[in-house]
Amino acid sequence: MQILQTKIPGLVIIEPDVFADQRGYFFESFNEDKYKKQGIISKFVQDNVSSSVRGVIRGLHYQLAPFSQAKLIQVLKGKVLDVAVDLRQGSPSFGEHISIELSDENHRQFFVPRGFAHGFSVLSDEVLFSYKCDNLYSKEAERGINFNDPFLGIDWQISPHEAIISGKDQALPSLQEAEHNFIFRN
Ligand SMILES: Cc1cn([C@H]2C[C@H](O)[C@@H](COP(=O)(O)OP(=O)(O)O[C@H]3O[C@H](C)C(=O)[C@H](O)[C@H]3O)O2)c(=O)[nH]c1=O
Repeated sequence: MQILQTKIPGLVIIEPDVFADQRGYFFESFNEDKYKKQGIISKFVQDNVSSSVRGVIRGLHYQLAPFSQAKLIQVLKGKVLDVAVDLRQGSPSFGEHISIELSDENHRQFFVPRGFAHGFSVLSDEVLFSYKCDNLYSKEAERGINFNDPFLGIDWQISPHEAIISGKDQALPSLQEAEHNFIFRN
């Protein structure tokens, strides 16, 4: 497996070893020992799966500390633009984001540590999206930032007017208005 660093420390791209043959392909989508050796030290406690159609944008979501979640993200079918925004107080890259294409062709995974808002846009007819979390869902601690916040300047590769967004996400505040309390630790 290959680990690719991004310009935001902690946000890493994982390229698993894919074994292809005439039947199709196989790869380990998680291996605690190998991921720990690469510095991905999270005790995942919840797996999530969502299915979305082309044009959907889900996010930007996060949970307030101490319920914040690190996520190991992958696409089982289809293609997304996956986005993580740094909300860690004191982080030199606070408010900055990384966007990455995840698909069932590149098999890439995205590790997003605690303290980031997360979302994705769907760039294929449909997508099967799967991710591991290292903290359980907490509805009370759930928060979000508006995907279209001009301060963030995210290009979702989908026109905001054509995007398919939940009513909840459409009503999310801007980064400036949002509540977040992530303590940044080196
Ligand atoms: C996240 C979550 C949701 N739910 C329930 C709550 C709602 O009744 C229903 C749909 O939830 P929501 O519309 O928030 O689903 P997404 O828009 O896919 O939310 C996710 O979107 C972005 C991409 C994320 O990174 C988060 O993990 C997560 O917030 O599932 C649960 O029961 N457990 C959960 O862990």
